[in-house]
Amino acid sequence: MEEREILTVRDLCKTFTLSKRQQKIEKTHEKKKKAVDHLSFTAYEGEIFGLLGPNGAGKTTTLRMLATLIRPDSGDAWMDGASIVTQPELVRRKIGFLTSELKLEDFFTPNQLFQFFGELHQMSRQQIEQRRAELFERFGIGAFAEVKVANLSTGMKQKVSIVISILHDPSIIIFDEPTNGLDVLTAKTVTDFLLELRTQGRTVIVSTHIFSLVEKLCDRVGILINGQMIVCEPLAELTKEKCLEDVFFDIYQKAAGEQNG
Ligand SMILES: Nc1ncnc2c1ncn2[C@@H]1O[C@H](COP(=O)(O)OP(=O)(O)OP(=O)(O)O)[C@@H](O)[C@H]1O
Repeated sequence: MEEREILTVRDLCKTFTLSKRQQKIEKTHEKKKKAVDHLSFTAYEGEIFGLLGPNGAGKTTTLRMLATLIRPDSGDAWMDGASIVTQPELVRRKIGFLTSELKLEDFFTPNQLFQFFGELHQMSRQQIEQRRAELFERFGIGAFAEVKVANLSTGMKQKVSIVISILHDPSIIIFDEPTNGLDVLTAKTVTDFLLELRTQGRTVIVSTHIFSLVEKLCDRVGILINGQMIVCEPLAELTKEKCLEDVFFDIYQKAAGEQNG
């Protein structure tokens, strides 16, 4: 079967100006940091694509640009044909963006939040009801639907934020560090769900620094170091001779050697 390109990233760049405090944290005197440096890659419909890289490699910055939360300095990316630069609103209708740092308003209940975001996506009352029933059942939220977020466990909060970010049934789901800070049970619910999305033909883009997560989930993997895509290949091909961890460190050492001159 012919693979269909659903995400095309071309020459994305983002440079940040570092504050004095950030310069100290990053142990540098440079005032500018190239977080993403001419990044290009392609993801195909129905696959789970993993952006793998060490801390500070530029994963979050990349995903935030793809989710239209920050603008690239140059370059562009197309989500199912929609440009993140010139058609950000259309992009937002096609994607669900998730991060483990998502904050929900403590004062509201899952029911209220679901209703609010459903209306924001201009869904009809019936569509909202149907989707709520389906997703609350799938994630075991039903019994907590009327409990204020402030009184929910961390795992339950994470499940509620997942449900809210996919309530409009997006074709592309972008997930920054999907299992960070989750207990093992919630982490399993999340990874099982991502695999289920793939069987429904959705495309999932995840960022992580956890090798086992990539091995478990991803069809294709892009290795990001210092804002540059060093390798981007199907996981099966990349790990034909060595496990992912060994492959990664070989690539990392070679890249670090080249960057140090
Ligand atoms: N708003 C910002 N202002 C200044 N520098 C930033 C900003 N956001 C990110 N950076 C810097 O850009 C670089 C890439 O950060 P980014 O968060 O994208 O990396 P990451 O691969 O997601 O790593 P981590 O897993 O640590 O979040 C880092 O050096 C970071 O300090």
